[in-house]
Amino acid sequence: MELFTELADISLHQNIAIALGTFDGIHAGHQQIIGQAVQLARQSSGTSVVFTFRNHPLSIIDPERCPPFIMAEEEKVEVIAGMGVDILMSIPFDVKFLQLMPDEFIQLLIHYFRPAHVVVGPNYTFGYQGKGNPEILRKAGASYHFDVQVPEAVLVDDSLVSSTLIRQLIASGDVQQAAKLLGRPFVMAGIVMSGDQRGRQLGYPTANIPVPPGMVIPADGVYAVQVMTGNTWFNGLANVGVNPTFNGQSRRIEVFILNFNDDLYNKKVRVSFLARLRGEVKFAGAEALKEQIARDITEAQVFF
Ligand SMILES: Cc1cc2nc3c(=O)[nH]c(=O)nc-3n(C[C@H](O)[C@H](O)[C@H](O)COP(=O)(O)O)c2cc1C
Ligand SMILES: Nc1ncnc2c1ncn2[C@@H]1O[C@H](COP(=O)(O)OP(=O)(O)O)[C@@H](O)[C@H]1O
Repeated sequence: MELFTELADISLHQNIAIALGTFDGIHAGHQQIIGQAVQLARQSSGTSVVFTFRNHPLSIIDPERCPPFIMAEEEKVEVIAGMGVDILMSIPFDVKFLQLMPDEFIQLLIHYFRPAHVVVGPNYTFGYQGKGNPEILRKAGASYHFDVQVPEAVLVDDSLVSSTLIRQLIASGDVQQAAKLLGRPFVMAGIVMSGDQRGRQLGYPTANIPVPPGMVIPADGVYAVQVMTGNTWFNGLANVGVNPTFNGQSRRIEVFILNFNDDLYNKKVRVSFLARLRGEVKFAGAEALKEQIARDITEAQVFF
């Protein structure tokens, strides 16, 4: 997959099928839209393109209402590449975009991409104040010779799959349901930093990753997780919270990896959240916490 981080003219590619959207999380609905663009391009020996923004448009339009991200940019690029997309154009949404009228946005699409197919979700909006919609795109397509496909919204367990619902599920700790809507578990990645060096004394060393700013964070508590270091996935348990047993103040994300004993400081780890086991508790002391962690490990086994 070719990645562009600023607008580039690729209009000379043949039979471009382009998926448009913010695509935070690349959930089951987004997968259908992007998958359709990939399929349309393959059918015509053409080029599949995903055109998206690195920052949420609301971060410019109305920062107060800007939601936290479900997925970091690096993860997003990897997942989109894994779907067989030929070109990803992931560019900053800036004031210039904010001011584009719907027909100006369409002109931009034609100038840079000259698409044969455009695929968008049913609630896709574009242009100044989100005044553009799939119907307006369709009308433009009739004049400029591209067809517009709008796959139906995806339902999981009778709920409409949306980035908003997924953010709520993660923030409330229901990472299991979030994974169903995402089509894969929710992932957080980070570089391991040092903590209070207490974990090793408890018999449960925990690799700590910084709380990433602007990202959705699972509710405080203990989770069954999988942890990737190097190219290998390990089973483990994560604790999200402030370590009340030791009167901690700052929120941290820490993982104890099962059957593992290696130095992870300054290394990148990815934590994939499978299920929430319990909330974070203030124990009377280290012994009570250790006994509970032993029970957590037993309980987590059903999710591995
Ligand atoms: C599976 C697991 C469950 C945990 N549950 C709690 C908890 O309920 N309450 C709490 O105060 N700390 C909990 N912790 C966090 C420990 O307090 C923390 O790992 C320990 O203080 C080590 O911190 P350090 O990495 O800074 O050395 C848990 C840790 C793990 C691995
Ligand atoms: N099974 C394991 N799970 C997590 N970290 C481990 C494990 N084995 C060794 N480590 C190492 O130990 C460190 C955590 O030990 P800990 O005493 O909790 O220190 P800190 O407070 O600095 O996190 C990790 O950052 C990692 O480098």
